[in-house]
Amino acid sequence: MTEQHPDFAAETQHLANTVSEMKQLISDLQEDIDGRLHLMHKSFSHKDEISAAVHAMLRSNHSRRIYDIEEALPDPYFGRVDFREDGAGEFESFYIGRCKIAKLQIEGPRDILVFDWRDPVSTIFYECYGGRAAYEVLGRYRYSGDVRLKRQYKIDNGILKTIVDNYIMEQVLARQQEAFLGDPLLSDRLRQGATDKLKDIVTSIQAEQNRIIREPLNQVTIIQGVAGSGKSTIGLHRLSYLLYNEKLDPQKLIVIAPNRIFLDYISDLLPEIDAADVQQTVWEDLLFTIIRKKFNVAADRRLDLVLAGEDKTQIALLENTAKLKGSLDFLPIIESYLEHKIKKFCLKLADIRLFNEKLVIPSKEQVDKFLADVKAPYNERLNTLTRYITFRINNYVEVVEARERKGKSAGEQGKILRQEADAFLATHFKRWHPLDLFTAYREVFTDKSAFKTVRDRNYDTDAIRNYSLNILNADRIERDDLAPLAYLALLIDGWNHKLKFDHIVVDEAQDLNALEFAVLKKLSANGSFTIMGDLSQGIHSYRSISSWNVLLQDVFADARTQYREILHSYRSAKEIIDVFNRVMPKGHSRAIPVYETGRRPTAEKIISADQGLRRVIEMIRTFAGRGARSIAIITKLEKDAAWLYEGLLQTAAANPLDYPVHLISGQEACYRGGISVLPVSLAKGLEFDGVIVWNASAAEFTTSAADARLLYVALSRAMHNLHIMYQGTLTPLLK
Ligand SMILES: Nc1ncnc2c1ncn2[C@@H]1O[C@H](COP(=O)(O)OP(=O)(O)OP(=O)(O)O)[C@@H](O)[C@H]1O
Repeated sequence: MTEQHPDFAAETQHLANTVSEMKQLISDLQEDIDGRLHLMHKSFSHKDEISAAVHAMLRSNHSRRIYDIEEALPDPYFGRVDFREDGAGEFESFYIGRCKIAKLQIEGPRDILVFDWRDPVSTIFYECYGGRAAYEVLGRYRYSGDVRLKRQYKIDNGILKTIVDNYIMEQVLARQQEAFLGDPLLSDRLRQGATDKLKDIVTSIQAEQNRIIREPLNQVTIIQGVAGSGKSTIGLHRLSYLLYNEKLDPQKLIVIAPNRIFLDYISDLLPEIDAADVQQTVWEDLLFTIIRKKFNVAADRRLDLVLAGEDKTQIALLENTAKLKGSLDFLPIIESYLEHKIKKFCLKLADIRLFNEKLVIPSKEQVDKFLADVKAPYNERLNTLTRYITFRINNYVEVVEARERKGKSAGEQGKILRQEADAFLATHFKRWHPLDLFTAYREVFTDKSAFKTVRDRNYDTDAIRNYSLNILNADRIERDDLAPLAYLALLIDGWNHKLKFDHIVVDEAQDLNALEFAVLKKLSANGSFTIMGDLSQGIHSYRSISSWNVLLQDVFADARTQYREILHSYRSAKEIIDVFNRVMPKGHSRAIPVYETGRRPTAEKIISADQGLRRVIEMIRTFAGRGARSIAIITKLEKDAAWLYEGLLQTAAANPLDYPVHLISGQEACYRGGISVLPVSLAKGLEFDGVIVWNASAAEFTTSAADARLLYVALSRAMHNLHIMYQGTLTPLLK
């Protein structure tokens, strides 16, 4: 595995040759750049702008290549695979790295020194089973063959440190799914401590992940993956893959993340994998951009209320409201409201009779004009009709004026008509108010008849309408109102037409609802999505999807879809996975571990809040002593996190901790690492070297599905260290 590897000397030589060829390449490229400067000037002087532009473009491409090669010099590749295509005579070695390094003139595969991890051929490195592998080019051409060797390297500053041959272990994996992956470099990496931000995994992408990264562009790819299976990581690598292979504009790719801390958490990864310019946003910001307006979104205290479980009637109402506003059932309500509006407007249209009835615009003609473009938004139709009537009137007057100018008719008639026309135009449209989005949305709830569309669906529509009007009358909206508002905005004003995306990645997708996906679908230029989530982590289940079938069979029923599952969990050590598998909601697949630490999670009863606070501080020190750099203390509710944070600051005052403690309350825009105190709802997507669960008591975590999901999320944030505290008795979920 180290210097003793029989090929170590040969590989060291290969590395030296590669580095020297790379340096030669840099100098060839530099020479070409210099040469082209001269050619460029020459082309200009011959007024040959096209040639000049070609030279300029090549100069800039070369500069970019030099930059990439220089970046790759310390660590040009991380893998090699020896492959013989079926029917071909010899095995060929393909070296795989972070970027392609090819000679200036490519005449054959040997002129490619290193293949980019996103190149089609790299699939044989990531996916080879039992000595066989295959890869596809352009989704059409398939090449299969034998694999003799899969080798991984650790190269540091241009020096070969480690060689690991692991294709035999891949064969083991193929036969025995539950076995540890047996990839020593992967296990080494996973045992290392958490960094502050999510990292790239190009050196250790696993076969199941590779397949997802390389799914075709024009389809809806839905990934159900257990906690820590690499969904967020894969989604972002997929963007990098698509940018590289499909040559997309990064501005047309977007990642929708659950909250701003999470965006900050993934922010380092995108530049690392050449996807820095991809757009990233949270749901709320995206919606405000679509509708080009901002509203006051009321703080969402519902999760706390639902979890506290005290006011059952109120909870039922909230759940009912969220259910209706999150389902496709709400679309006909909005459409029905607008139909009423349109009908009412059309009924008001009367014949326009001007100039002694010489110009008549019948109401029917106006109605036809207004209804002509069924797809146009309401306010746009209003504008079209206004322009039409104005044109007809002005045109009539202008014809008369022109005749007068040409002497064909005499007198002041044109002037008189102009006065009548101006007076009419100045007042007539005053009653035609364009619809204001917020007012219209409020009116949806006052329009009782619009709700007839769901009368057979068991919603208490009167209660939902009253509840919503109370919020809207205070000039506020709730998160669940965003998608319906966006849909109404589409019907009233239309959306910003520039907002059409070539690919949309949705992370933590289990937290969105059907209506939110229906809105997203309208933002897609080509039905191209990667949707990643874990139904076991659906802690907002009262308002989000409960099954991927909602997407597969309803929202995206007319699209090409691909559903995939990942069961391996790469984040947490086996000992921790064994614990969170116990609270996995019934019927959901259990996570399969890929490495172990030999350190079992601990549970501890605390007898008072003060003693609990002291023990938290001791455990932080214990974890830090084991090398943990990021530690989270996770509570069930937001208010408990705030209380715990204050308590910790006071308790630690006498004997300060070595690291600063941060409270994560959902308002902050960046994730600072270190010690974080936070509620489960904000821990989603994040990971920590060590997790302390504050109070996993039977009273806090009942056997309800909602509590099980919450505990599952909390426990699965831990990579290597887990300590569970509880008051009274431990939750039966963990017994
Ligand atoms: N192939 C891999 N090689 C190395 N590390 C990996 C690999 N796959 C995933 N990981 C690591 O596993 C951890 C979990 O990944 P990630 O956060 O993307 O998972 P997730 O499925 O989105 O998790 P969750 O749903 O629980 O938030 C990260 O630290 C990531 O770097």
